Amino acid sequence: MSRLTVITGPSGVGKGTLVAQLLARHPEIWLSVSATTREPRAGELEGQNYFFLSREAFEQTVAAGGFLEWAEFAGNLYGTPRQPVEDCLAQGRPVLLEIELEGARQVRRSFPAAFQLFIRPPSLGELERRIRGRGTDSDAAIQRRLERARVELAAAEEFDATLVNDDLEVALRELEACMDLG
Ligand SMILES: Nc1nc2c(ncn2[C@@H]2O[C@H](COP(=O)(O)OP(=O)(O)O)[C@@H](O)[C@H]2O)c(=O)[nH]1
Ligand SMILES: Nc1ncnc2c1ncn2[C@@H]1O[C@H](COP(=O)(O)OP(=O)(O)O)[C@@H](O)[C@H]1O
Repeated sequence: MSRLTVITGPSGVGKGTLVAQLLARHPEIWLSVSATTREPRAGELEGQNYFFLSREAFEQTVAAGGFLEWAEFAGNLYGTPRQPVEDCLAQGRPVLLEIELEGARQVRRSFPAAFQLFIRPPSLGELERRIRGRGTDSDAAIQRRLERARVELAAAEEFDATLVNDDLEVALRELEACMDLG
């Protein structure tokens, strides 16, 4: 696989679900843990799902050059801590970033050799059902994610490959094939 892989796709498409299964099957892959100013959801753990930062602490990290990329999404800031990614790449370990569109565009400029994959939902209706079904977001947050989903879907052609997450097992096999994993 390419040393650095970026996975992007609208909120609720199943990125987290797919990535968790991919990592279970391929423990050699290192998944970057992002920083965010969003509130933790029930069950989310500091340092595991995200590093949860105040806006002030996040902005200080931006000023110090501590993020490889960062972006605002649905009213919150998200960023990839630079050092651990650079360390893993230096060690030759495959690195995976699961980030939104603006961040993927930044990585495209700074790491042109990265492999960029876009995950599509079967339909917008199914995307909304998944976000609502997950039951983690307020109505306002769901609306912001659905608005953003239209923008992200319109940018899918910018990516090296796209796949549809309809049947999870099929999508997982396609993901492995895209990443040259056996
Ligand atoms: N640019 C960027 N986007 C991120 C980062 N971490 C997560 N995201 C994206 O931020 C968006 C919102 O993530 P989250 O609040 O966890 O919501 P969810 O995608 O609905 O589960 C998703 O598209 C994530 O891929 C990051 O470090 N940088
Ligand atoms: N292939 C699939 N078919 C049906 N539901 C799915 C599928 N993949 C994921 N889901 C469900 O959709 C919801 C959103 O998935 P999640 O992984 O949280 O998305 P994302 O990380 O892209 O925001 C979750 O409830 C998850 O169980």
